[in-house]
Amino acid sequence: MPTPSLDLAPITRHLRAMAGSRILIAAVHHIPVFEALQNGPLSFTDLAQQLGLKERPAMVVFPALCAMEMLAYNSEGNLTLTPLGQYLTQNQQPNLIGYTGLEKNDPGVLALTQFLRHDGPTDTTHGVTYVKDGDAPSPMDDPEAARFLTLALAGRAEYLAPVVAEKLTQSNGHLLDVAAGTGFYTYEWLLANPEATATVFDRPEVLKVAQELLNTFCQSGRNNAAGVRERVKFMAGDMLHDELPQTDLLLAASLFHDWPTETCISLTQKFAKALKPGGELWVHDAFLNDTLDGPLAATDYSVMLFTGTKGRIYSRQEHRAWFTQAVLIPARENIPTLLDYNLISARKPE
Ligand SMILES: C[S@@+](CC[C@H](N)C(=O)[O-])C[C@H]1O[C@@H](n2cnc3c(N)ncnc32)[C@H](O)[C@@H]1O
Repeated sequence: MPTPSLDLAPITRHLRAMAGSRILIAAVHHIPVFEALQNGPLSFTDLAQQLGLKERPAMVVFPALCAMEMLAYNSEGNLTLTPLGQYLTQNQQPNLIGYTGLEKNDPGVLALTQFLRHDGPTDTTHGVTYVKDGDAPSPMDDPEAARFLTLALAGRAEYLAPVVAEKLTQSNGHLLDVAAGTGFYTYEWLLANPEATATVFDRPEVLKVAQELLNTFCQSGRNNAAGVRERVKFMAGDMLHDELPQTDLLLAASLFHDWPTETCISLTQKFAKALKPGGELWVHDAFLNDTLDGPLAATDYSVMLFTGTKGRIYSRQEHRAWFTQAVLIPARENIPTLLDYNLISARKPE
């Protein structure tokens, strides 16, 4: 596919806006954030505690309401209502509590409220989408579900892949694409780097789909596409428990946002171990502002991930803290791609 000139971000922003609406309604009517702040600012921790929210849901709700300009951090670093947010409290007359209440029993709002209270679903018997965690059942190991979920991401990956390939380091070395899904980022990068080789790592059922997509990619008739096949190795495994092969570049695309913080820390350590000296870890994702107050595209996305996975959107600063803990040297650069995604990286010392 040629490098796209149109950014499809409006489509994903409108798609995810639904999640933003739901979190606003939940914060007015079920997890009473506005009420809790009507008598004055509170620290992040005190507000979360008062509302009975664990860290992950709090890190989803508060940045979202800041991005909507209904909450803000004051000069002491505490969360406070903005003039707009005041109109969602009884202190302010008239207010929009009644009007927003027309939607308070929407099934999506009620389900999100339950998730916020329990930090995720109460029933995990069928596993969590995009996640294979230990011995728990995973849809990524069910042939039908794995195919459906992998193909759901195919259009996005295929569209973004030429931009990511162009902005990643160009090299004759090896790329390890962990939790690669369709593998499109790898195929496109190999096309741009004719001497390089790559490993596409994921669950076995996902790799069956990735192999079919590679066949189509190689038959596309694009210059040198047919030769990409010989330079790709598929490796089925569990990134949390299996050893990863040594590599020059490691790509973690839309990966960390599926996992809780502790898993992100241990995965980063594992990725650092897989890198050769001088090797680079690349993360392709959407990021929260380091000030944890937006942007709206990322906070809406974070609500969606919160309901569908074990993760949320993290800030660049959070990623860079994991990199440093794993003795990697974070690059300061942020490289935007498309669809509100960006690339950040870190290097293993020589
Ligand atoms: C959100 S998708 C991202 C796919 C791809 N990187 C992309 O950006 O399109 C997450 C991927 O992680 C994979 N995954 C989840 N748990 C895994 C595990 N324990 N080991 C290996 N892969 C895993 C899933 O199968 C899925 O393909």
